[in-house]
Amino acid sequence: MSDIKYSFGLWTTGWQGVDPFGDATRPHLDPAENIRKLAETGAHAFTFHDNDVWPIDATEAQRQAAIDSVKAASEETGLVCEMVTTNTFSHPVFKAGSFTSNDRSIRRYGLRKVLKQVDLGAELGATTFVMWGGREGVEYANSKDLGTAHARYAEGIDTVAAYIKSKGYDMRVALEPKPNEPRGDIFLPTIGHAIALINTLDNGDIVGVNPETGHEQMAGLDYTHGLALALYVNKLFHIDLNGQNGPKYDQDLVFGHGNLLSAFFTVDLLENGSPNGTIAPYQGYRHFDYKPSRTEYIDGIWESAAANIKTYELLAAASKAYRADAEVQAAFEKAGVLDASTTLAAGESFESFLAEPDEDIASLGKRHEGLVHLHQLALNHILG
Ligand SMILES: C[C@H](O)C[C@](C)(O)CO
Ligand SMILES: [Mg+2]
Ligand SMILES: [Mn+2]
Repeated sequence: MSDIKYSFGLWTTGWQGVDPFGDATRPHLDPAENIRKLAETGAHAFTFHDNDVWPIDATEAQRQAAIDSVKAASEETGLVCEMVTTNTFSHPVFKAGSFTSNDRSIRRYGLRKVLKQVDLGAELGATTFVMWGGREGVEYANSKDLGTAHARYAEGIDTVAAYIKSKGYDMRVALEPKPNEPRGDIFLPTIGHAIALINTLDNGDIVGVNPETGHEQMAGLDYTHGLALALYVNKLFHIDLNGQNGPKYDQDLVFGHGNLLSAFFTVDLLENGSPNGTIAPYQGYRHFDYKPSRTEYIDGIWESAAANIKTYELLAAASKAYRADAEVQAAFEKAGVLDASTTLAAGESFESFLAEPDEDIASLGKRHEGLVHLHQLALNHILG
Protein backbone atom coordinates (compact mmCIF):
# COMPACT_ATOMS: atom_id res chain seq x y z
CA MET A 1 0.00 0.00 0.00
CA SER A 2 1.32 3.45 -0.91
CA ASP A 3 1.23 6.49 1.39
CA ILE A 4 -1.97 7.74 -0.27
CA LYS A 5 -4.67 8.60 2.27
CA TYR A 6 -8.08 7.03 1.59
CA SER A 7 -11.44 8.04 3.07
CA PHE A 8 -14.96 6.61 2.78
CA GLY A 9 -18.44 7.92 3.52
CA LEU A 10 -20.23 5.73 6.07
CA TRP A 11 -23.30 5.95 3.85
CA THR A 12 -21.42 4.07 1.10
CA THR A 13 -20.52 0.79 2.80
CA GLY A 14 -23.61 1.29 4.96
CA TRP A 15 -26.00 1.38 1.99
CA GLN A 16 -28.51 -1.45 2.39
CA GLY A 17 -29.43 -1.57 -1.30
CA VAL A 18 -32.75 0.26 -1.16
CA ASP A 19 -33.46 1.92 -4.50
CA PRO A 20 -36.62 3.40 -6.08
CA PHE A 21 -37.55 -0.04 -7.43
CA GLY A 22 -36.37 -2.39 -4.72
CA ASP A 23 -36.14 -3.14 -1.04
CA ALA A 24 -32.99 -3.56 1.03
CA THR A 25 -30.83 -6.52 0.04
CA ARG A 26 -28.54 -6.18 3.03
CA PRO A 27 -29.03 -5.79 6.80
CA HIS A 28 -28.31 -2.58 8.72
CA LEU A 29 -24.60 -1.98 9.37
CA ASP A 30 -23.77 -0.45 12.74
CA PRO A 31 -21.66 2.72 12.19
CA ALA A 32 -18.96 1.64 14.67
CA GLU A 33 -18.69 -1.78 12.98
CA ASN A 34 -18.55 0.06 9.65
CA ILE A 35 -15.59 2.13 10.86
CA ARG A 36 -13.76 -0.94 12.16
CA LYS A 37 -14.22 -2.79 8.84
CA LEU A 38 -13.15 0.29 6.84
CA ALA A 39 -9.97 0.39 8.93
CA GLU A 40 -9.32 -3.27 8.09
CA THR A 41 -9.91 -2.45 4.42
CA GLY A 42 -7.14 0.14 4.44
CA ALA A 43 -9.02 3.41 4.88
CA HIS A 44 -7.42 6.27 6.84
CA ALA A 45 -10.53 8.39 7.42
CA PHE A 46 -14.30 8.36 7.34
CA THR A 47 -17.07 10.87 6.65
CA PHE A 48 -20.79 10.87 7.44
CA HIS A 49 -24.19 12.58 7.36
CA ASP A 50 -25.91 13.12 10.69
CA ASN A 51 -28.58 10.55 9.86
CA ASP A 52 -26.03 7.95 8.78
CA VAL A 53 -25.27 7.63 12.49
CA TRP A 54 -28.59 8.38 14.24
CA PRO A 55 -32.17 8.44 12.91
CA ILE A 56 -33.74 11.86 12.36
CA ASP A 57 -36.29 11.16 15.16
CA ALA A 58 -33.66 10.06 17.70
CA THR A 59 -33.84 11.53 21.20
CA GLU A 60 -30.88 13.64 22.33
CA ALA A 61 -29.74 10.71 24.49
CA GLN A 62 -29.93 8.27 21.54
CA ARG A 63 -28.04 10.78 19.35
CA GLN A 64 -25.29 11.18 21.93
CA ALA A 65 -24.98 7.41 22.42
CA ALA A 66 -24.57 6.95 18.67
CA ILE A 67 -21.94 9.69 18.54
CA ASP A 68 -20.07 8.16 21.49
CA SER A 69 -20.04 4.80 19.72
CA VAL A 70 -18.56 6.36 16.58
CA LYS A 71 -15.99 8.28 18.65
CA ALA A 72 -14.94 5.06 20.39
CA ALA A 73 -14.50 3.22 17.09
CA SER A 74 -12.53 6.18 15.71
CA GLU A 75 -10.18 6.17 18.71
CA GLU A 76 -9.87 2.36 18.66
CA THR A 77 -8.99 2.18 14.95
CA GLY A 78 -7.21 5.51 14.49
CA LEU A 79 -9.61 6.31 11.63
CA VAL A 80 -10.15 10.08 11.69
CA CYS A 81 -13.30 11.96 10.69
CA GLU A 82 -12.11 14.33 7.94
CA MET A 83 -15.47 15.59 6.66
CA VAL A 84 -19.09 15.71 7.79
CA THR A 85 -22.26 16.57 5.92
CA THR A 86 -25.98 16.75 6.62
CA ASN A 87 -28.92 14.78 5.29
CA THR A 88 -31.28 17.43 3.97
CA PHE A 89 -32.78 15.10 1.39
CA SER A 90 -34.31 11.91 2.87
CA HIS A 91 -37.10 13.04 5.24
CA PRO A 92 -40.41 14.15 3.63
CA VAL A 93 -39.95 17.60 5.19
CA PHE A 94 -37.28 18.21 2.49
CA LYS A 95 -39.34 16.82 -0.41
CA ALA A 96 -39.50 20.30 -2.05
CA GLY A 97 -36.07 21.44 -0.91
CA SER A 98 -34.34 22.68 2.20
CA PHE A 99 -32.36 25.87 1.63
CA THR A 100 -34.46 26.58 -1.50
CA SER A 101 -37.80 25.46 -0.07
CA ASN A 102 -40.58 27.98 -0.63
CA ASP A 103 -41.49 27.47 3.05
CA ARG A 104 -39.39 29.60 5.40
CA SER A 105 -39.95 27.29 8.37
CA ILE A 106 -38.45 24.40 6.35
CA ARG A 107 -35.51 26.60 5.31
CA ARG A 108 -34.94 27.51 8.98
CA TYR A 109 -35.23 23.86 10.10
CA GLY A 110 -32.74 22.80 7.41
CA LEU A 111 -30.28 25.52 8.39
CA ARG A 112 -30.52 24.60 12.09
CA LYS A 113 -29.94 20.91 11.20
CA VAL A 114 -26.85 21.90 9.16
CA LEU A 115 -25.38 24.16 11.87
CA LYS A 116 -25.77 21.40 14.49
CA GLN A 117 -23.81 19.06 12.21
CA VAL A 118 -21.16 21.77 11.70
CA ASP A 119 -20.70 21.84 15.51
CA LEU A 120 -20.34 18.06 15.65
CA GLY A 121 -17.91 18.08 12.75
CA ALA A 122 -15.73 20.63 14.53
CA GLU A 123 -15.87 18.53 17.71
CA LEU A 124 -14.65 15.49 15.75
CA GLY A 125 -11.89 17.43 13.99
CA ALA A 126 -13.44 17.48 10.52
CA THR A 127 -11.97 20.29 8.40
CA THR A 128 -14.48 20.09 5.53
CA PHE A 129 -18.26 20.46 5.58
CA VAL A 130 -19.88 19.15 2.40
CA MET A 131 -23.27 20.37 1.22
CA TRP A 132 -25.04 18.35 -1.47
CA GLY A 133 -28.35 19.97 -2.20
CA GLY A 134 -30.07 16.83 -3.48
CA ARG A 135 -33.54 18.28 -3.15
CA GLU A 136 -32.61 21.86 -4.14
CA GLY A 137 -34.31 21.74 -7.51
CA VAL A 138 -37.58 21.26 -9.35
CA GLU A 139 -39.58 19.00 -11.67
CA TYR A 140 -41.89 21.76 -12.79
CA ALA A 141 -41.08 25.19 -14.25
CA ASN A 142 -41.90 28.14 -12.00
CA SER A 143 -42.50 25.93 -8.97
CA LYS A 144 -39.78 28.09 -7.45
CA ASP A 145 -38.91 31.63 -8.44
CA LEU A 146 -35.49 31.01 -9.98
CA GLY A 147 -34.17 34.36 -8.76
CA THR A 148 -35.32 33.82 -5.19
CA ALA A 149 -34.24 30.16 -5.18
CA HIS A 150 -30.66 31.13 -6.02
CA ALA A 151 -30.78 34.03 -3.56
CA ARG A 152 -31.98 31.71 -0.77
CA TYR A 153 -29.42 29.05 -1.69
CA ALA A 154 -26.65 31.70 -1.58
CA GLU A 155 -27.95 33.11 1.72
CA GLY A 156 -28.10 29.66 3.29
CA ILE A 157 -24.56 28.73 2.23
CA ASP A 158 -23.24 32.17 3.26
CA THR A 159 -24.88 31.81 6.68
CA VAL A 160 -23.24 28.41 7.26
CA ALA A 161 -19.87 29.92 6.33
CA ALA A 162 -20.53 32.93 8.61
CA TYR A 163 -21.36 30.54 11.47
CA ILE A 164 -18.10 28.62 10.96
CA LYS A 165 -16.18 31.91 11.08
CA SER A 166 -18.13 33.12 14.16
CA LYS A 167 -17.12 29.93 16.00
CA GLY A 168 -13.50 30.09 14.84
CA TYR A 169 -13.67 26.52 13.48
CA ASP A 170 -10.83 25.22 11.28
CA MET A 171 -13.33 24.19 8.65
CA ARG A 172 -14.30 25.01 5.05
CA VAL A 173 -17.55 24.41 3.16
CA ALA A 174 -17.50 22.32 -0.05
CA LEU A 175 -20.54 22.32 -2.33
CA GLU A 176 -21.23 19.08 -4.20
CA PRO A 177 -22.75 19.68 -7.63
CA LYS A 178 -25.10 17.19 -9.32
CA PRO A 179 -27.23 17.87 -12.45
CA ASN A 180 -30.33 15.83 -11.52
CA GLU A 181 -31.66 12.89 -9.43
CA PRO A 182 -33.53 12.87 -7.16
CA ARG A 183 -34.92 16.16 -8.54
CA GLY A 184 -35.67 16.60 -12.22
CA ASP A 185 -33.14 19.42 -12.28
CA ILE A 186 -30.93 20.29 -9.32
CA PHE A 187 -29.62 23.86 -8.85
CA LEU A 188 -25.83 24.28 -9.14
CA PRO A 189 -25.65 21.22 -11.46
CA THR A 190 -21.91 21.36 -12.23
CA ILE A 191 -18.62 22.63 -10.82
CA GLY A 192 -18.83 25.78 -12.92
CA HIS A 193 -22.35 26.67 -11.72
CA ALA A 194 -21.30 26.21 -8.09
CA ILE A 195 -18.19 28.38 -8.45
CA ALA A 196 -20.29 31.11 -10.09
CA LEU A 197 -22.57 31.28 -7.04
CA ILE A 198 -19.67 31.01 -4.57
CA ASN A 199 -18.15 34.12 -6.15
CA THR A 200 -21.22 36.14 -5.07
CA LEU A 201 -20.98 35.18 -1.38
CA ASP A 202 -19.74 37.43 1.45
CA ASN A 203 -17.96 34.43 3.00
CA GLY A 204 -17.01 32.71 -0.25
CA ASP A 205 -13.36 32.64 0.82
CA ILE A 206 -14.11 29.51 2.88
CA VAL A 207 -16.54 27.99 0.36
CA GLY A 208 -15.30 25.66 -2.41
CA VAL A 209 -16.45 22.54 -4.23
CA ASN A 210 -16.56 18.78 -3.66
CA PRO A 211 -16.88 17.44 -7.23
CA GLU A 212 -18.08 13.86 -7.68
CA THR A 213 -16.83 11.81 -10.64
CA GLY A 214 -20.21 10.45 -11.69
CA HIS A 215 -22.10 13.70 -11.16
CA GLU A 216 -20.01 15.60 -13.73
CA GLN A 217 -20.19 12.60 -16.09
CA MET A 218 -24.00 12.50 -15.71
CA ALA A 219 -23.86 15.99 -17.27
CA GLY A 220 -21.64 14.63 -20.07
CA LEU A 221 -18.61 16.51 -18.77
CA ASP A 222 -14.97 15.47 -18.28
CA TYR A 223 -14.37 15.11 -14.51
CA THR A 224 -10.63 15.78 -14.78
CA HIS A 225 -11.29 19.06 -16.58
CA GLY A 226 -13.68 20.07 -13.77
CA LEU A 227 -11.05 19.26 -11.15
CA ALA A 228 -8.48 21.29 -13.12
CA LEU A 229 -10.74 24.37 -13.22
CA ALA A 230 -11.51 24.06 -9.50
CA LEU A 231 -7.78 23.74 -8.76
CA TYR A 232 -6.98 26.68 -11.04
CA VAL A 233 -9.33 28.93 -9.05
CA ASN A 234 -8.26 27.41 -5.69
CA LYS A 235 -11.73 26.01 -4.95
CA LEU A 236 -11.06 22.26 -4.87
CA PHE A 237 -11.70 21.64 -1.17
CA HIS A 238 -12.70 17.92 -1.30
CA ILE A 239 -13.41 15.16 -3.83
CA ASP A 240 -15.95 12.31 -4.20
CA LEU A 241 -14.48 9.53 -6.35
CA ASN A 242 -16.62 6.81 -7.95
CA GLY A 243 -17.49 5.21 -11.28
CA GLN A 244 -20.13 6.07 -13.89
CA ASN A 245 -20.91 4.91 -17.43
CA GLY A 246 -21.93 8.18 -19.05
CA PRO A 247 -25.14 10.17 -18.86
CA LYS A 248 -27.65 7.94 -17.05
CA TYR A 249 -28.90 7.51 -13.47
CA ASP A 250 -26.26 8.00 -10.76
CA GLN A 251 -24.52 4.62 -10.70
CA ASP A 252 -22.10 5.33 -7.85
CA LEU A 253 -19.92 2.45 -9.10
CA VAL A 254 -16.53 1.56 -7.64
CA PHE A 255 -13.90 4.10 -8.76
CA GLY A 256 -12.62 2.99 -12.19
CA HIS A 257 -15.50 0.56 -12.76
CA GLY A 258 -17.14 3.04 -15.10
CA ASN A 259 -15.13 5.18 -17.53
CA LEU A 260 -11.68 3.69 -16.79
CA LEU A 261 -9.73 5.89 -19.24
CA SER A 262 -11.16 9.00 -17.60
CA ALA A 263 -10.31 7.54 -14.18
CA PHE A 264 -6.67 7.12 -15.24
CA PHE A 265 -6.31 10.78 -16.21
CA THR A 266 -8.09 11.85 -13.02
CA VAL A 267 -5.51 9.91 -10.99
CA ASP A 268 -2.72 11.26 -13.24
CA LEU A 269 -3.74 14.85 -12.40
CA LEU A 270 -4.33 14.19 -8.68
CA GLU A 271 -1.07 12.27 -8.19
CA ASN A 272 1.27 14.12 -10.56
CA GLY A 273 -0.27 17.53 -11.13
CA SER A 274 -0.43 18.84 -14.69
CA PRO A 275 2.36 17.86 -17.15
CA ASN A 276 4.19 21.21 -16.92
CA GLY A 277 3.54 21.68 -13.19
CA THR A 278 1.05 24.53 -13.57
CA ILE A 279 -1.30 22.47 -11.37
CA ALA A 280 0.31 20.83 -8.30
CA PRO A 281 -0.51 17.30 -7.09
CA TYR A 282 -3.66 17.18 -4.91
CA GLN A 283 -2.99 17.02 -1.15
CA GLY A 284 -6.45 16.05 0.16
CA TYR A 285 -7.93 12.67 1.01
CA ARG A 286 -8.81 10.35 -1.84
CA HIS A 287 -12.45 10.10 -0.72
CA PHE A 288 -14.86 7.52 -2.16
CA ASP A 289 -18.58 8.15 -2.47
CA TYR A 290 -19.75 4.97 -4.16
CA LYS A 291 -22.29 2.21 -3.45
CA PRO A 292 -21.64 -1.53 -3.06
CA SER A 293 -23.94 -2.84 -5.83
CA ARG A 294 -27.37 -4.01 -4.62
CA THR A 295 -26.52 -7.49 -5.98
CA GLU A 296 -23.84 -8.00 -3.31
CA TYR A 297 -24.37 -9.42 0.15
CA ILE A 298 -22.24 -8.54 3.18
CA ASP A 299 -18.91 -9.87 1.85
CA GLY A 300 -19.49 -7.78 -1.26
CA ILE A 301 -19.50 -4.58 0.79
CA TRP A 302 -15.86 -5.06 1.72
CA GLU A 303 -14.83 -6.53 -1.62
CA SER A 304 -16.17 -3.36 -3.28
CA ALA A 305 -14.59 -1.03 -0.71
CA ALA A 306 -11.23 -2.72 -1.30
CA ALA A 307 -11.78 -2.50 -5.06
CA ASN A 308 -11.83 1.33 -4.88
CA ILE A 309 -8.42 1.38 -3.21
CA LYS A 310 -6.97 -1.37 -5.43
CA THR A 311 -8.06 0.39 -8.61
CA TYR A 312 -6.75 3.75 -7.41
CA GLU A 313 -3.38 2.19 -6.46
CA LEU A 314 -3.06 0.45 -9.86
CA LEU A 315 -3.87 3.66 -11.74
CA ALA A 316 -1.51 5.68 -9.53
CA ALA A 317 1.35 3.26 -10.28
CA ALA A 318 0.54 3.33 -14.00
CA SER A 319 0.46 7.14 -13.99
CA LYS A 320 3.88 7.32 -12.32
CA ALA A 321 5.33 5.02 -14.99
CA TYR A 322 3.59 7.04 -17.70
CA ARG A 323 5.07 10.32 -16.48
CA ALA A 324 8.53 8.71 -16.00
CA ASP A 325 8.49 7.38 -19.58
CA ALA A 326 10.98 9.39 -21.68
CA GLU A 327 8.85 8.75 -24.78
CA VAL A 328 5.87 10.36 -23.06
CA GLN A 329 7.91 13.39 -22.04
CA ALA A 330 9.21 13.66 -25.61
CA ALA A 331 5.64 13.52 -26.93
CA PHE A 332 4.62 16.23 -24.43
CA GLU A 333 7.55 18.35 -25.64
CA LYS A 334 6.71 17.82 -29.32
CA ALA A 335 3.09 18.85 -28.75
CA GLY A 336 4.16 21.95 -26.80
CA VAL A 337 2.54 20.73 -23.57
CA LEU A 338 5.59 21.48 -21.41
CA ASP A 339 5.64 25.16 -22.38
CA ALA A 340 3.83 26.96 -19.55
CA SER A 341 4.31 30.46 -20.98
CA THR A 342 1.21 32.63 -20.90
CA THR A 343 2.56 35.98 -22.12
CA LEU A 344 0.52 36.30 -25.33
CA ALA A 345 1.43 39.89 -26.08
CA ALA A 346 2.53 41.25 -22.74
CA GLY A 347 4.45 44.49 -22.95
CA GLU A 348 3.68 45.08 -26.60
CA SER A 349 1.61 48.04 -27.69
CA PHE A 350 -1.63 47.10 -29.39
CA GLU A 351 -0.53 49.23 -32.36
CA SER A 352 2.74 47.38 -32.92
CA PHE A 353 1.07 44.05 -32.24
CA LEU A 354 -1.64 44.73 -34.82
CA ALA A 355 0.88 46.08 -37.32
CA GLU A 356 2.83 42.83 -37.23
CA PRO A 357 2.44 40.78 -40.46
CA ASP A 358 0.49 37.52 -40.07
CA GLU A 359 2.42 34.26 -39.95
CA ASP A 360 2.22 31.83 -42.86
CA ILE A 361 -0.89 30.02 -41.64
CA ALA A 362 -0.59 27.43 -44.42
CA SER A 363 2.66 26.10 -43.01
CA LEU A 364 1.46 26.50 -39.40
CA GLY A 365 -1.57 24.39 -40.38
CA LYS A 366 0.76 21.57 -41.38
CA ARG A 367 2.21 21.08 -37.89
CA HIS A 368 2.17 17.42 -36.85
CA GLU A 369 1.05 17.42 -33.18
CA GLY A 370 1.61 13.69 -32.56
CA LEU A 371 -1.36 13.53 -30.17
CA VAL A 372 -2.58 10.06 -31.14
CA HIS A 373 0.95 8.76 -30.50
CA LEU A 374 0.89 10.52 -27.10
CA HIS A 375 -2.45 8.90 -26.27
CA GLN A 376 -1.25 5.44 -27.33
CA LEU A 377 1.72 5.83 -24.98
CA ALA A 378 -0.81 6.33 -22.17
CA LEU A 379 -2.78 3.28 -23.29
CA ASN A 380 0.47 1.26 -23.31
CA HIS A 381 0.86 2.08 -19.61
CA ILE A 382 -2.79 1.61 -18.71
CA LEU A 383 -3.05 -1.74 -20.47
CA GLY A 384 0.38 -2.74 -19.19
C1 LIG B 1 -22.26 14.21 0.60
C2 LIG B 1 -23.49 13.80 -0.17
O1 LIG B 1 -24.66 14.09 0.57
C3 LIG B 1 -23.36 12.32 -0.44
C4 LIG B 1 -24.35 11.77 -1.44
C5 LIG B 1 -25.70 11.64 -0.79
O2 LIG B 1 -23.91 10.52 -1.86
C6 LIG B 1 -24.43 12.66 -2.68
O3 LIG B 1 -23.33 12.33 -3.48
MG1 LIG C 1 -23.32 10.14 -6.44
MN1 LIG D 1 -21.20 12.37 -3.45
